[in-house]
Amino acid sequence: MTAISVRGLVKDYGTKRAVADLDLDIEAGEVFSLLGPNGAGKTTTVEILEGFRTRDSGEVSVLGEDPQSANRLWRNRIGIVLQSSSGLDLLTPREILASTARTYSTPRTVDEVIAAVGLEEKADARIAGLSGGQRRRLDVALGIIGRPELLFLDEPTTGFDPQARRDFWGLIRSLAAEGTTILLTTHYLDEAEQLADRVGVIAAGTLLALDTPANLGGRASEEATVSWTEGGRRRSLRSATPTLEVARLSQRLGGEVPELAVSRPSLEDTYLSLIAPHVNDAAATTDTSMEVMA
Ligand SMILES: Nc1ncnc2c1ncn2[C@@H]1O[C@H](COP(=O)(O)OP(=O)(O)OP(=O)(O)O)[C@@H](O)[C@H]1O
Repeated sequence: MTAISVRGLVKDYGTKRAVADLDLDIEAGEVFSLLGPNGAGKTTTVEILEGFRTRDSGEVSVLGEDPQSANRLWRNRIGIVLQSSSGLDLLTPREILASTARTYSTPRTVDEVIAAVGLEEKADARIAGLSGGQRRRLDVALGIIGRPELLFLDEPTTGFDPQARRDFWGLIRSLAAEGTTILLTTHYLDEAEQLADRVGVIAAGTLLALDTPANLGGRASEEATVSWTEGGRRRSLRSATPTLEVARLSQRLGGEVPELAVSRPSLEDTYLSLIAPHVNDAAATTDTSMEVMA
């Protein structure tokens, strides 16, 4: 079943085309990561899918409905974690989660969600006293309290310390295992690699590549780099048949190859080469007109 279907999506801000004829399908139960440089059109696309922004043309279906005209029942089925947290400083996480839970028909319990995001120690503290990373955890908690079928996560781990990011990845994996469809926007390539079934790379409003993290941009079939230490010096070679090279080396060096490493281009390497032709364009064509609410 398709959770999200986009055909020929176009969005302009004044003369600036933010999304240019985008096609995208995301299957139910899939974790899909949208990657792209600043200004690529990710947030605009996601906000259109969330029903927060209108489009200029194209067809969009999210959980079987057009988000532009969807009702409250539809909104109940989606969860959203926005880029910045709201200003509810005088409340506590438990209070805001409890009142948000009441707006959904089958919410998770407040305690379950607080534990899932690791906010137990701050559950009854004023939100004003939370650190940036703790606020972000609260944002995530608010996004999942309604037990959404589809969860939008816009740069969810910004400000998280490394342990909190690992914990968060565990949480996303358990939501995915329960069948939640997840659309994740992130600038952390390792996060996309860890979590996503498929990634889409977008630049200047256009989808440049779409594949599994392992295969993106032909990564899996690229030459590998074999490196080792010999005669006190680090050496390396590139090969399409690295196993063969390692066997040859092992024979030549009489067994163990000192400090042997075999590596292929990382997802980040592939991503950077995909977007390279577009990064300067985006900055050069940025329109100065602001659209406050569209
Ligand atoms: N409200 C707006 N009014 C005018 N232009 C806008 C508005 N929102 C976005 N844009 C422009 O549209 C383009 C796409 O922006 P968008 O926020 O969708 O990109 P993004 O990929 O989410 O970027 P980032 O990674 O920085 O969050 C950019 O050139 C941006 O300047």
